[in-house]
Amino acid sequence: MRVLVVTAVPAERDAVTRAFGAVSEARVHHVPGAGLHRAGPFDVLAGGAGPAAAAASAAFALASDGGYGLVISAGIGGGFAGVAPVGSLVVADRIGAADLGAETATGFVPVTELGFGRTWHLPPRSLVREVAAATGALTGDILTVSTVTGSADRAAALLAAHPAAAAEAMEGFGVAEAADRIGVPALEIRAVSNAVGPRDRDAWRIGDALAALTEAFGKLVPVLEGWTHHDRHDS
Ligand SMILES: O=C(O)c1cccc(C(=O)CC[C@H]2O[C@@H](n3cnc4c(=O)[nH]cnc43)[C@H](O)[C@@H]2O)c1
Repeated sequence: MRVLVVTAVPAERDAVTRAFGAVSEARVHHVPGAGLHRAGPFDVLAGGAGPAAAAASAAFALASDGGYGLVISAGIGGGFAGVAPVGSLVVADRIGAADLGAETATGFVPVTELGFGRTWHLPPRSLVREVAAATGALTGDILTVSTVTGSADRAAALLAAHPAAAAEAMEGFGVAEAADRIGVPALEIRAVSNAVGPRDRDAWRIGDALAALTEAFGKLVPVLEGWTHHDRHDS
């Protein structure tokens, strides 16, 4: 099974491909708007930051190659305190658009309550379980946000609205939207580089998180090879 992996930036893409050694130019396949770096069963794409860039990049790659059996949104992310510490790995039980909705006099209302759109994508449960077991990742909701949380108040508001949130990042929901349109399942895997809360960029442990991502992808191949057709319909 070939797997499309979508990261935000090249450093995250290279952390994934590093699990399989360096990628030579001959292993880069160009599709409109991006280069796919081929490593093991993965085609890895740095699609840009934020849900719109991620959705556009994933959609182009998926439309260029009908052979993908799975799409993974991967990279670093923020972890909610007490749930996902810096250095941990999170696999999404659910991939959610945390701020897709309307602000009203009584608070935030998700688009689904306004009568349109969707706010969650559900990765196949069996695969989430197996990936978590193989990599030592914890599982929980991963929120997609367009603005990195920078205050304790905003972190608390997100947790109040989404009590099962483990982590936040900026691309997962966009990747999952593209995957859903073409009927391919999606996963999200985040290595936690920082705590969700008051902004302290100097405290971000990006190197450690990228190393955790490399280690995790090195462990994924047997899991994906063993993922059966039956399991693929277990969502
Ligand atoms: O500066 C670097 O060397 C560097 C290396 C790798 C990645 C980065 C990024 O800044 C990646 C941006 C990407 O990270 C996600 N992210 C990380 N922490 C958070 C967070 O607390 N809240 C939301 N998103 C987060 C996000 O997906 C960004 O697109 C830099």
